[in-house]
Amino acid sequence: MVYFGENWFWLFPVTSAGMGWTLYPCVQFKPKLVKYLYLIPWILYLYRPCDSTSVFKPCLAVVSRLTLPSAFTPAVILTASRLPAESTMFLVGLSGGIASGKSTVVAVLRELGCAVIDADVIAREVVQPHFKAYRQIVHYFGTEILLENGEINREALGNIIFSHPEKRQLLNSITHPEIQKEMLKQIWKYFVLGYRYVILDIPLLFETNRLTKFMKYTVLVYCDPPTQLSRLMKRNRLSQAEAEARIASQLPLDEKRKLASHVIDNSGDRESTRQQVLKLHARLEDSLDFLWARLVAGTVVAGLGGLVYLLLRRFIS
Ligand SMILES: CC(C)(COP(=O)(O)OP(=O)(O)OC[C@H]1O[C@@H](n2cnc3c(N)ncnc32)[C@H](O)[C@@H]1O)[C@@H](O)C(=O)NCCC(=O)NCCS
Ligand SMILES: Nc1ncnc2c1ncn2[C@@H]1O[C@H](COP(=O)(O)OP(=O)(O)OP(=O)(O)O)[C@@H](O)[C@H]1O
Repeated sequence: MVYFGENWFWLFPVTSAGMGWTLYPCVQFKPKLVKYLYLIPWILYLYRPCDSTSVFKPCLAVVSRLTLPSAFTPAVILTASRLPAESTMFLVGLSGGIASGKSTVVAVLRELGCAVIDADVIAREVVQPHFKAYRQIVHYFGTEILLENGEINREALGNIIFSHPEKRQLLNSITHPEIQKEMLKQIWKYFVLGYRYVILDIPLLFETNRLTKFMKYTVLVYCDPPTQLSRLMKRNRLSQAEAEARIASQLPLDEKRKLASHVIDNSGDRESTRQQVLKLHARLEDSLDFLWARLVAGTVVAGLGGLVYLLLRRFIS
């Protein structure tokens, strides 16, 4: 059994702050799961591990001593009952169509200091030779989609998937889970770094529709269809038929704009787009919600400091 001395009550705020901090981002993703995690101390308590002499039970005793207090404190109750969405770090989903101008908008947001996670960049990373998705792609699409250096020939793969919906589906089923895992890691990184919101640039946000529920705002980078077609043909040096096939592989922009909470119209010149991005940025920044997050961070730092101090004092003396 672990004995923390007469100062054991310190553990109440300390462990709850620690657990709250650790599980804080999860609240946005799996609120129910977080609630169940808080049942663990109770289960361990009911199990009464201290009364036994078996090998596992002392370990359980340590866990229960460390986690039980957290079940009582207001901080945990608040977290478990889901903090109001406004007080947590929030996510902004940015999407558009192929060549509608997402990268152009993202460049301005990055210039303004925003944290942006780019799904297209991640999609390129997760298909590098040593990754699982690479092996699966080679398995299903064959070695003919490889370049001489062993990397995936993106042009060749693109030509296949944009003209065969079932192969596109297959590629998506291989790459999307890996992309989402990596995005989650990066969201976590920005949370730890103290960012108030993160912009997720996801071209297929509205097509897959699985992630929209986690977004506080969704932004569509729109561009009128003729402009989209001509920009795509020019940038990727595609024929009109090839460009149309790529555009047709996605939900039409006019459909997507109905689903988004904000629209940036990039049909005009870059300056007009920039002005719209500045307005959006001002809107995202215009909030004091982050004070909540800072308050929690402060509690955690103070709590953990207290715990370290107590443990050192106890074990040294
Ligand atoms: C097909 C691939 C090899 C083409 O590579 P390429 O370098 O030519 O294009 P890039 O990756 O820059 O994508 C450009 C645009 O194509 C569109 N696009 C890409 N993949 C898809 C897809 N599966 N379905 C519909 N549109 C797509 C998006 O608008 C994207 O912004 C590549 O896009 C890919 O691996 N796609 C599957 C992963 C994916 O869905 N990526 C999109 C981000 S979630
Ligand atoms: N307002 C604009 N005026 C003129 N050209 C533009 C404008 N916005 C973007 N473009 C050009 O259009 C092309 C597509 O833009 P961009 O790469 O930003 O789109 P995207 O949505 O990120 O494309 P994808 O998702 O397909 O990679 C690029 O060649 C870019 O230089």
